[in-house]
Amino acid sequence: MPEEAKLKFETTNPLYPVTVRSGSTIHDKSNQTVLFWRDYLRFFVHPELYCPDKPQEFRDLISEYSQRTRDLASKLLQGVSKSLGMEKDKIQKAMDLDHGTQIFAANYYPPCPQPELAIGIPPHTDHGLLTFLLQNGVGGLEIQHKGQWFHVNALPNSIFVNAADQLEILSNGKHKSVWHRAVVNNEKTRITLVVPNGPSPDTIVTPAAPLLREAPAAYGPMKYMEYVNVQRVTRLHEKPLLDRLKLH
Ligand SMILES: O=C(O)CCC(=O)C(=O)O
Ligand SMILES: [Fe+2]
Repeated sequence: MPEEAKLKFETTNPLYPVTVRSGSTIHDKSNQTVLFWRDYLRFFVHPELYCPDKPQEFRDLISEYSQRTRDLASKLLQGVSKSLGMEKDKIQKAMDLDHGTQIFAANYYPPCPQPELAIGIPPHTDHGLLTFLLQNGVGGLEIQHKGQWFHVNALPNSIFVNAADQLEILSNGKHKSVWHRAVVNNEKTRITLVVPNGPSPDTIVTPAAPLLREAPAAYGPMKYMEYVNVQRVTRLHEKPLLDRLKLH
């Protein structure tokens, strides 16, 4: 993309439909400088397609990719619905997936001369239901399990699927949202294509009613876009927002 076209989209507000960002620094809580070693292009693809209109071939591809990945998300969520003992289209309806929020993000992590001083993406959970991730064969994604970081060895040509916050709320805690980060290396460029799939912006997400026969609600209700907004300001290095919505 030409430099002027990039500048048109440059913004720090993740709710803005199209975002282009280059690496930056922040200060964490203990006032250490942390380098973000990532350039990215990120935009909403559903319910409205905000893809830049040049090049047109890219827009056409994104439009098709968005449709196909939405179909995949629907199918997986039908399976999740059934696995939770609910009708297969229960999640589809409760989350209003026909108007679901879908984002496309292309992340570019060039080799970093001092990877121990930088991070690709700091630890976080994703805010939606399911996130899809494709990578160019170079690892870097890590997930936390019982307080320890584990490297993800994604299979070649596979789509890696992470459960996200709204799925944890909806499933009343049965599917845990994954705390993850991306680290960088000093040898190879890493590229990832990430597609978060969430409820429609105005859906008020609560634990699914049929699950409340077995256990009391573990989370309070919150409108999805409000959640995204609150997560935006609390996100970096903080305790997951989800923990703050927990009722017990
Ligand atoms: O690029 C990666 O490995 C992680 C990306 C990610 O976590 C995100 O975009 O939310
Ligand atoms: Fe993520």
